Amino acid sequence: MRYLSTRGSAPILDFRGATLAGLASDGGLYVPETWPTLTFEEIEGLAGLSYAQTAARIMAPFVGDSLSAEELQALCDTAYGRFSHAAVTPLVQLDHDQWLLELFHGPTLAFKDVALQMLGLLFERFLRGTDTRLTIVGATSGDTGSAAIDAVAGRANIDIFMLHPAGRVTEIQRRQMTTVLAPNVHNIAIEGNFDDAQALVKAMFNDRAFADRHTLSAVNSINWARLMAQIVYYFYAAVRLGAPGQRIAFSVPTGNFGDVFAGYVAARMGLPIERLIVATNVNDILHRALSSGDYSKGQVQATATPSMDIQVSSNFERLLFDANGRDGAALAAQMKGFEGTGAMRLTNAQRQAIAPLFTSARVDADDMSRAMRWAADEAGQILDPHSGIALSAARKSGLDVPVVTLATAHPAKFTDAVERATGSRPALPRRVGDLFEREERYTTLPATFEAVTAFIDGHGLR
Ligand SMILES: Cc1ncc(COP(=O)(O)O)c(C=O)c1O
Ligand SMILES: N[C@@H](CCOP(=O)(O)O)C(=O)O
Repeated sequence: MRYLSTRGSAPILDFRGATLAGLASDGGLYVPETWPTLTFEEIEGLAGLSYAQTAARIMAPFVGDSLSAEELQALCDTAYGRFSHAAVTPLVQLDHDQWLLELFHGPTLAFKDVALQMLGLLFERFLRGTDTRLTIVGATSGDTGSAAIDAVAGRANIDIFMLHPAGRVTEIQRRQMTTVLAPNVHNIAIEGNFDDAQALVKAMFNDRAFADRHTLSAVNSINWARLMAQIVYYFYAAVRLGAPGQRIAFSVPTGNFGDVFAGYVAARMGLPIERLIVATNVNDILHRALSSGDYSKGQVQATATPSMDIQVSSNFERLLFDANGRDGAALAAQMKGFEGTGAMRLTNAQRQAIAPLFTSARVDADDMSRAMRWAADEAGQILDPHSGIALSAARKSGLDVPVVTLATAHPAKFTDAVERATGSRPALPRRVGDLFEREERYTTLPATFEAVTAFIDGHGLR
């Protein structure tokens, strides 16, 4: 499989190259040259496979000849062997048509583990036998950071610099990152919001001298390998609910559009998805874009769902690329316009291509709390607030097929918000251990390119 940039002018790479590169050198995002498809019978054939077997089956066409089938299966066995539930991503029934897909049984209790456990192993495999030392730069609102750090801490040939917005992640999320004292882990609290952190990461990739000096790579969902691993659970869940003979809808709490884009890819691969519901909080740029074509930034509002407090949604670019006939030059111009003004309108062609599969909903704090209370009272399920946003959208969707809400984080990562909404305070699972007793290490920096790159220059090159 070959990978090309959404902006059309970066080198075409194989899977190994795209994984190590992270972001394309023209500022675009790597996407597979074609979408592989599975026949009805091939999807039926996924029934009865374990999660790790399903993962190897779904990922194989994307990996191409960068790994042998045996190597890919071995990596999947190792990655998903670290999950605390035998089903890896179990399905829970809430009522007749409403289901929950629990994606938080990995080491750091959020859906990010599903992809990042795999990505850590891919980095290690692709660096083996080379003298390359990778510098990973990442931006996090809390969950990507801890999952990425868990996946690469202590690995030879990798340094990780993780930027989180100071004071805007929960204490548990912060401690999951900052108590990892491995020498290759560098946590930076930046004085800004998540969008500032993400913009700094992209600026570092776009500074060719800096990017080459450090051999930069990415763990955010700008890295194609992240999304590839997330496609798997759409197949795994849908097949358990009767696909391919049964159509299924998914409701996805959305920020950077990575998770729901993985659902889009599953649909392109032949999974009969009735609808993808893009659920946003009051930071609703994606809801406005999908419902009226208006993709324009507002002021970020801090909410009980900090992982969705975002205005610039990286992976939306991948969808826009597909939706405009994969015209990289036209998309590059459209994105440059957005980067200059903070606003753009989707073209009619883009809106028409997107409309049949996607729907969206903006969910406010009251509706989120109501959905969380309904899940607690009627189905005995305590949800984290992000999952509450998606459940609210799912229950209002009016669809007459099974609707699967993606439960993206363990409720214990957001204890205060869960207690406010439901009155119950979820306990921290034993597997996170003595998080509150451990020493923390991080550096606070202004949200400027100069401050962050000087820090990395001072710590990264060995
Ligand atoms: C708990 C949680 N839910 C939902 C999201 C949004 O997912 P995405 O950025 O892939 O849209 C995130 C962050 O990415 C998250 O951490
Ligand atoms: N909500 C995310 C933000 C980064 O998203 P990513 O999926 O692009 O890594 C987080 O938890 O950090």
